[in-house]
Amino acid sequence: MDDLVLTTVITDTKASEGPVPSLPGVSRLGLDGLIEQAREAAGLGIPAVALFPHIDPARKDAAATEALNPDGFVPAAIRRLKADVPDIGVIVDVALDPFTDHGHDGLMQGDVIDNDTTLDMLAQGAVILADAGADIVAPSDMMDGRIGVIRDALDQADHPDVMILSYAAKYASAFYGPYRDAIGTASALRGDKRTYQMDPANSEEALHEVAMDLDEGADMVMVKPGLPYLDICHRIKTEFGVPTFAFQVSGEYAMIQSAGQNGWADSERLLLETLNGFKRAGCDAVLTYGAIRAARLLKG
Ligand SMILES: NCC(=O)CCC(=O)O
Ligand SMILES: [Mg+2]
Repeated sequence: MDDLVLTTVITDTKASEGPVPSLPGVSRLGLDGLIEQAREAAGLGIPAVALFPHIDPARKDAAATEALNPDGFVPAAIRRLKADVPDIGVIVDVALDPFTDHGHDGLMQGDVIDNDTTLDMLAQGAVILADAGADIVAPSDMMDGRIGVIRDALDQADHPDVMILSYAAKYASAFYGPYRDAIGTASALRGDKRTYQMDPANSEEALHEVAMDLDEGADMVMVKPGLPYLDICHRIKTEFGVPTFAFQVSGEYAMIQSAGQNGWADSERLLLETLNGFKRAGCDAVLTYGAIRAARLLKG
């Protein structure tokens, strides 16, 4: 229970609320729905909720302007959570991809991502999220140097207690398919993210990325996806001994749910068995779309 993170997709558009077809059992939530789930999660002993926004395409542009709007949808969602469900911690991505009309994680210069301007925006964005009340900010792209600039910016803005969870080992994965559908970036994404996410065949690079991010001030690190990369979780935990999170991503959860819906396997057992795998591998916490379900099952 206390190592589950409720993973939610929230939407700023009433018409987009409701079930995500490629992610059975998961709905895009408006703010009222978010509060309802967060309350239930808190009641079950789940310590934190992670927010992933679906943003109205009309609010997206090449410069990800909306990512720096202090009155935007995500800061509003954080404020509402903090006011209505003070018992649950809030984890929120620091990332531009929900807000770019091209779907990439950074600002583009032609075909390449401009690392420096992107870093500057990430630092400003992190402060906006911390001002709104986020407990943990999670830089979710793989831009070099982002942890250091975000740490500095948070400290300067009087947020020394806001922690950084780095998506340090993020693989270029087919398992993100349903998520891109859920937040509406699947059709927007031009090209792919293999230039900045890691090659699934690579393991040394993951450890190197973790070492760099810890050195820059990350408090916790994340491995994503989870199940196909349990060796990476285990190596990180063993080598660095830091809080290690795994993300049971959308494609992993969709496989479990669709097998269950088709009667091919028992999805409740699949869920608990995979979560046990994360624990055996040494993970301290798991982000999963099935957090509430798992917690209910664990409570019996
Ligand atoms: N930055 C968050 C994600 O990319 C989520 C991936 C998934 O659930 O597939
Ligand atoms: Mg890196």
